[in-house]
Amino acid sequence: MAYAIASGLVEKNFPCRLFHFDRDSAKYVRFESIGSSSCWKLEELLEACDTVFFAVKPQNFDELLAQMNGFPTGEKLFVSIAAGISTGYLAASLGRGAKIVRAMPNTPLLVSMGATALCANEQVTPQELCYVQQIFSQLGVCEIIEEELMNAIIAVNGSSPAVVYLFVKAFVDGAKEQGIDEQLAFRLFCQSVLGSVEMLQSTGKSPEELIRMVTSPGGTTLAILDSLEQSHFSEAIADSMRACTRRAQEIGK
Ligand SMILES: NC(=O)C1=CN([C@@H]2O[C@H](COP(=O)(O)OP(=O)(O)OC[C@H]3O[C@@H](n4cnc5c(N)ncnc54)[C@H](O)[C@@H]3O)[C@@H](O)[C@H]2O)C=CC1
Ligand SMILES: O=C(O)[C@@H]1CCC=N1
Repeated sequence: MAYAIASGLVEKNFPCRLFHFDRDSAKYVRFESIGSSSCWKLEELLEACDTVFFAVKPQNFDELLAQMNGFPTGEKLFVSIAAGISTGYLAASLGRGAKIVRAMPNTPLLVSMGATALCANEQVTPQELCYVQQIFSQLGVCEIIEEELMNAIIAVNGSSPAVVYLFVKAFVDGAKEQGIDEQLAFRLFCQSVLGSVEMLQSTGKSPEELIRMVTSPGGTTLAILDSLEQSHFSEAIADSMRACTRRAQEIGK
């Protein structure tokens, strides 16, 4: 995710200098290839940067924060993209005055089609939050929400790309089973997803209205929708979203 954000900023010519630190130096080649400067110690990076992104897995936060070892946070802006990690948890370690933005982006950032949700603690000024929003807006859409919804939003944008890929795979597999060429089904289905999203965004019609436009009485669409609902499709999605939020709470701090 760190590389997706950094490379997206470089591609968009966002005015900034980039520095990276990772405990795995094999990761450095990629970052250096986009002009980011390698730091061999966390302190080096902290000294060089005004805005610091934390992009380690939630389970690595304790060791990361321990490495910071009371480094003065000053006026620095910290941005964490980790699922479940609260601004309160970070402030407890970084210091009460630390300016912290919590973000939930997603992998489509890599193709500048990301969707990011942000919140900030009270130390962050509206201008600073706006700056972080500008960063993520280079890479797609970016919305500001309340921190109490940050775990629940993960199902909506952070994890949902995986569900979309599963959905595509299920359709392509289903097509293959009925004798359709896999690549052809992939092309037609991806375009159907793209076109449907464009319809949602450009016509202003609700999902229900657009469903009605596709569904002829007694027709094929009714058959596919009825079959999905018999398999409790909507309920399964709602259940899966609750599971996602619960997991964020479990791994969260
Ligand atoms: N992958 C995704 O779709 C999304 C991930 N996130 C969040 O982004 C964060 C990173 O996820 P990924 O990029 O998928 O993980 P990743 O495993 O690809 O990258 C994490 C990097 O952190 C480094 N690292 C671990 N502990 C470290 C330490 N103590 N000091 C320095 N470097 C350390 C690892 O070497 C690794 O290169 C996670 O917290 C995740 O919740 C958020 C939204 C979407
Ligand atoms: O699976 C995860 O924990 C991360 C957070 C959102 C997407 N991937």
